[in-house]
Amino acid sequence: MMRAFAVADVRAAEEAVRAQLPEGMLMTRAAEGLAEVAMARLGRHGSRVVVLAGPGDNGGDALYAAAALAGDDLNVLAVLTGPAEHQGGLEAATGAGVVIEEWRDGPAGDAVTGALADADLVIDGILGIGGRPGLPEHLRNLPDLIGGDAFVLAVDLPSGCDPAGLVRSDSIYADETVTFSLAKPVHLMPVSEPAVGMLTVVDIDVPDPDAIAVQRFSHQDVASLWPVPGPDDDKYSRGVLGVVAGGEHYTGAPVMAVTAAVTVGVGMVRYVGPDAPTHLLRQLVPEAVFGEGRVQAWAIGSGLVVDDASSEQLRVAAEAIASDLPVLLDAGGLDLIEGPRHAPTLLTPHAGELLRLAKRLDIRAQDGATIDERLMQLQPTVVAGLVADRLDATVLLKGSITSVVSPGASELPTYTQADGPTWLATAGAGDALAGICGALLAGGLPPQLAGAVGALVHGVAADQANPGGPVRALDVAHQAGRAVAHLLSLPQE
Ligand SMILES: NC(=O)C1=CN([C@@H]2O[C@H](COP(=O)(O)OP(=O)(O)OC[C@H]3O[C@@H](n4cnc5c(N)ncnc54)[C@H](O)[C@@H]3O)[C@@H](O)[C@H]2O)[C@@H](O)CC1
Repeated sequence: MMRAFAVADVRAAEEAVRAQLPEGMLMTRAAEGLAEVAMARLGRHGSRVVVLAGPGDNGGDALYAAAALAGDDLNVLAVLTGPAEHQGGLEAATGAGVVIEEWRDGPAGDAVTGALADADLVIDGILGIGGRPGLPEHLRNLPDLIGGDAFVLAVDLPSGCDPAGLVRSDSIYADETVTFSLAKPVHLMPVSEPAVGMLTVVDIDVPDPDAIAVQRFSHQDVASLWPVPGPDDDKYSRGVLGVVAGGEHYTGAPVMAVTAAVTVGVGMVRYVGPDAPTHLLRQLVPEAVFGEGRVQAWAIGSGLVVDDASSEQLRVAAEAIASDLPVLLDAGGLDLIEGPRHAPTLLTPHAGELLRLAKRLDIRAQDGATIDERLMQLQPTVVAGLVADRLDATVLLKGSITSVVSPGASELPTYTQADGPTWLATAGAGDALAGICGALLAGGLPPQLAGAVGALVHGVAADQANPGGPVRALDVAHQAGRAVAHLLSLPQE
């Protein structure tokens, strides 16, 4: 399990430790850890190091690390990028023989562009957790100046990224990011994680704050969360999932959803839908039963087009939404919710569906702005949070990194899972995910865990279905049960 903590909580935790230590000790620890990682990455392969140092403590870390690297006979150039810099760090670097250049505004000088183009290692210490999203104006073209062979090592976070991981922005793209004791949201959130590269946490003895901002389950975590049947269980006690999905037109979506629910071990599936998908399901998933009956949870909406849905589907869906049972709403099912349900609710939109839902319900940003394509593109998890708050529901926003956002009042962390291959962006994959998450709701998991664990299993199943290559959604659905078996068999940490 990985955990990330809000920037304010990190600052408070660091401050408490710093108050107990001699002046500068925490930064010394950070810089030593950074220099050690830098040496390991350079190995024998190069000696030209460029250290980019900004105005804050992040730049201080980088300058002290520059001093340590220069002391190891490397050819180190430090570039000062801000209006000022950490004085102790600058003195240490100068004293150790680091060559200093300035790039405080305007275009970079030749010495800087040449060094960046030829560097073996670039250490990005421009902005840390005090950084606002986006690169400072004069550094906008910096990513283009770094030579293709350079290993880019970011200090704490790639400069330009939003430390809170909420706002998509231009930034450095790192091969590796070294952070200190505590991961921050930037390291795990969908808009910023791709810039982080490999994440290395150097321990500087700062204890975890109480509140977790972002959490990610590892494969080993699944065994402690999965609803494994006991000797007294039967198909009813294990959980029956009602599925309202598909129609005469979209006959495949219920096949994917019901297959996935059955393979991951739901007690039973009851399917409600018109003739064509029902006939298909009778052939392809003989374990399913048909028509209404008692269930423990509902999965509604995969392949369902409200205008074409049967009157039985619409009636059953409306009754389910009005009930106090857990309900998952996917795709067309998202068109059926009007307000909070006061029962466990998991919404599983992709970005386009989330935008449609936010617009239909006239959900506004905190400053009153309407939610449009641009806001959705720049701040997807913020929009998910607004929808979660309005509907008192958990929102699972699909993507290569899937985020599961609960209403703010719940104080639950945001879960982000990045377990699947990019091949998983294929028709029907979301239907399989709805089946897996629905099965977990029926098995008694709360929506945030059903969403996060479901996304994890879905990703692992996709990977295993055709390692390294393309996958079809039905294979993901078929593989999901074997993925669960694999995950349950992993040794516990
Ligand atoms: N607090 C601690 O005890 C420790 C902090 N450490 C380092 O300190 C960092 C935090 O230091 P700071 O709080 O000084 O923050 P930063 O190092 O991120 O610096 C913030 C400075 O950059 C300016 N700035 C922010 N965004 C900008 C933008 N987009 N364009 C131009 N200028 C911008 C701010 O006005 C401020 O002067 C951490 O990320 C970490 O690397 C480490 O030394 C470990 C110990």
